[in-house]
Amino acid sequence: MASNHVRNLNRIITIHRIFHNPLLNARSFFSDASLPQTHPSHPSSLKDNELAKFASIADTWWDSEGPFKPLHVMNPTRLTFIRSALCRHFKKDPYSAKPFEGLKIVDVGCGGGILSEPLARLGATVTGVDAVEKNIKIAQLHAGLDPATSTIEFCCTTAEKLVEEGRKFDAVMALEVIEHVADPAEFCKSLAALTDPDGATVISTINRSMRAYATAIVAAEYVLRWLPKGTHEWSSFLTPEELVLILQRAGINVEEMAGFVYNPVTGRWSLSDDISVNFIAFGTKSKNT
Ligand SMILES: C[S@@+](CC[C@H](N)C(=O)[O-])C[C@H]1O[C@@H](n2cnc3c(N)ncnc32)[C@H](O)[C@@H]1O
Ligand SMILES: [Mg+2]
Repeated sequence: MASNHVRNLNRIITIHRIFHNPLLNARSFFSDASLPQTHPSHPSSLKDNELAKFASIADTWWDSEGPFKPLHVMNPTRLTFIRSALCRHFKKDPYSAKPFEGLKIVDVGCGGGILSEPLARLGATVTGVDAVEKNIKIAQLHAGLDPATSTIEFCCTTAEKLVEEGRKFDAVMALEVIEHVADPAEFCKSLAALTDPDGATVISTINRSMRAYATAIVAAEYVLRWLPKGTHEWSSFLTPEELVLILQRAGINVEEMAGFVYNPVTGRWSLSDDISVNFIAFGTKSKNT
């Protein structure tokens, strides 16, 4: 575990070296053409065609065999990473029943609340936001079934609107969302603005690698049919290096990163050093922002 942490930190340090190497112009490495363009006059994170995809399958959020099965199956692994990273950062006991007690967490792009609910069960005061109204209705309905989750504040809104409202959180989560937004760099700025100066930001997404094309798109959408065809566009994925850089520019330093790998024999996901397909990053606010 500790050696994994050191390896992950070494990888981050390598990434930082790449971007701070004067021989490598970060702009050419991370070319503007590789990311959706910014709209400075109206920096909305919304991408209508992406929202339409989620709206069309909103009633299947809690069908554990439906299109969101991969998120349900991945959830315990994501929570293992989040639990250990947040407990370390906020000096909480990871072995207590409610380690997140006292923490205010926002789950941006919460969908039906697959992540919001366990965060609340771990003791956090959770706000879940999503741009799709139907998702929020499903999330409210489902969370309302259990007193431990019925206190979650669900709201149909965006990260940028929460920023306008002056909201701040100890931890900001955006899992499997950044590949669906209009402008990842602007989105990260909003996530950073929502993060308390002593807080943490956690983002998971899919790497823009050939392996991800083969597994997350061809296998998951066309062969195994886990996800509806067209769920993901390869060109919207970010590499870990790009994510680290846009977070850095937004004032968040990535301190830890891990991959999620799928074992087809057991049907389970686990944490790994392999960030070539699915990966998660934990960052904290830069002290000079
Ligand atoms: C793949 S789902 C992830 C759901 C949840 N975060 C999870 O991992 O279990 C992506 C979600 O992001 C939402 N979404 C997409 N763009 C958004 C935006 N700009 N602002 C807020 N939510 C957005 C979609 O409606 C969808 O519910
Ligand atoms: Mg996705």
